[in-house]
Amino acid sequence: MIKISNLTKQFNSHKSLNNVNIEFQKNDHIALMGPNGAGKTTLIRSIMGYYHPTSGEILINGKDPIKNRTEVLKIISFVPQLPPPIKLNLDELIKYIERSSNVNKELILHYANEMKLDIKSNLYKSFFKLSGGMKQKMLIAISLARKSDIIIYDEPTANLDPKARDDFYRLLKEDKNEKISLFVTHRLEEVKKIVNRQVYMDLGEIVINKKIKEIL
Ligand SMILES: Nc1ncnc2c1ncn2[C@@H]1O[C@H](COP(=O)(O)OP(=O)(O)OP(=O)(O)O)[C@@H](O)[C@H]1O
Repeated sequence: MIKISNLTKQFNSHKSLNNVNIEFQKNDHIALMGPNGAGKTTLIRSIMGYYHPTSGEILINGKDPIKNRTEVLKIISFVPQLPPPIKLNLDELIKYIERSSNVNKELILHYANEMKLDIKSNLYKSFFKLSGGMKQKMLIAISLARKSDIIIYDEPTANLDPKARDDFYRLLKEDKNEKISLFVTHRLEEVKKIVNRQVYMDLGEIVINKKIKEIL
């Protein structure tokens, strides 16, 4: 469970988050929306313990994400909008994830295959030399294979072609692992088959927080 209480995050004099109160429970699949600068990224970074709150509290399964960062990050999978510049090749990356997160390598290969990412031909290529879409597919495959309690996707389909987008949404729909999934998106239409809740932010505040119709 994610419990956010009276969370304010201020950068200099600007409040990026202004007294945010919200809870997410298992089986909440949320479209996190709002205009540029609304505070969405600040909120997800705070959840992952990247930022110290100016005031207020965040608890992830009862744990503070700053004091218990390693523990909290073990149960969160995050796919950013811009993939990080990882120098490892795919073989090294998969082995690293296998060791550090106890993820089954076969499961990563399975999801990569489902995302139509040809791992075999790219096994010894550095992650950062893959195309934008290939990087995204790799990170998605890892995020699904980790079977985390919480998955956070920040505009994950920005670099994906339409077929890959369909594959991504199909895999999420088929994934029966109980979890919280949070999608930062500007297009509700695109995620409406996989979300059951909409949260809309503006000027650092939550202005809409509602259940939407059951997942189709
Ligand atoms: N590290 C930072 N230092 C200073 N200001 C920041 C920092 N991170 C975010 N902000 C400010 O906080 C506000 C919210 O930014 P944030 O990135 O959370 O918005 P967002 O909703 O994710 O926007 P977008 O849709 O453009 O990604 C903006 O005014 C931004 O300039």
